[in-house]
Amino acid sequence: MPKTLEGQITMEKTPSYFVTREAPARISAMSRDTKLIVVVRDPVTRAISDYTQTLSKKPDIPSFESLTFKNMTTGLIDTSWSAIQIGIYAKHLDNWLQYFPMEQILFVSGERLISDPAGELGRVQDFLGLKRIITDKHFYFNQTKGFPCLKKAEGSSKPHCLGKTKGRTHPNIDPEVVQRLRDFYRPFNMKFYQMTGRFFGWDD
Ligand SMILES: Nc1ncnc2c1ncn2[C@@H]1O[C@H](COP(=O)(O)OS(=O)(=O)O)[C@@H](OP(=O)(O)O)[C@H]1O
Repeated sequence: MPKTLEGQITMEKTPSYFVTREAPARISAMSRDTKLIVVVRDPVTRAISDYTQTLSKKPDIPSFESLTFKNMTTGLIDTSWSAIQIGIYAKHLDNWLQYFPMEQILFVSGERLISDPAGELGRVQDFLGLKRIITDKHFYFNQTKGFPCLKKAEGSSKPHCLGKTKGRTHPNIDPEVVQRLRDFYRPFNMKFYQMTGRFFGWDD
C-alpha cells in the first residue's frame, strides 16, 4: 500500500480478502488502524450469482443443484463449494474479529445499495469520517438495467451505469434446493445479524 498523506485516504478493493484466512493477520500487521468495508447480500442469491458468473465463463459446468449437495439423496450440503462457503459470513467475520474490533468494520447491504444507494453510501461516508457529499441527487434509477446509475460520472457530464457483467440473468433454481439453502444459512445469518447489530432481512 502506498504511504498516505494527511487528508488522504488510500483504498484497496479485493473481494477475496473477506474469506481468506490469512488476510486479517497480514492487514493488521501492515496497519492496525485500517478500516474495512464489506458488501454483503443474501447468501443464497450470492451463491446463485457466483454460479452464474462461473457459468458465463465455463458453460459446461454441472448444474447449481448438483454442485450444492455432497449427497443428493441425503441432502447434505457441500460447504466446501466456494459459492456456498463464502456466504457463511458469521464464520468469516469471526476470523476478522481476532484482529480488528467491530468498530473498524462496516458492512454494506448489497440489496440497499440497489434500492437506496445514497443511504448506503451515507453510512460509508460517515464511517470514513467524510462529509456527506454523495446524496440522492447524484443517482437515478435505470429501470431497464435494474440498478441505480450516477447522473454524472467523475470528470464527465455524462451518466454512468454499471457495466454489462452486472445484473446477469440468473438461471431458475429448483425451489426445493433454494429452500434447503435458506434453511442452511438461517442460523449463520442470525449470528451475523447479532454480531454486526444490523438486521439485513434475508430471512423474512
Ligand atoms: N454497485 C452495485 N450495487 C449492487 N450490486 C452490485 C453492484 N456492483 C456489482 N453488483 C452485483 O454483484 C454481483 C457480482 O458482481 P461483481 O462485480 O463482483 O462481479 S462481476 O463483475 O459481475 O463478475 C453481481 O450480481 P448479479 O448481477 O445479481 O449476479 C452484480 O450485479
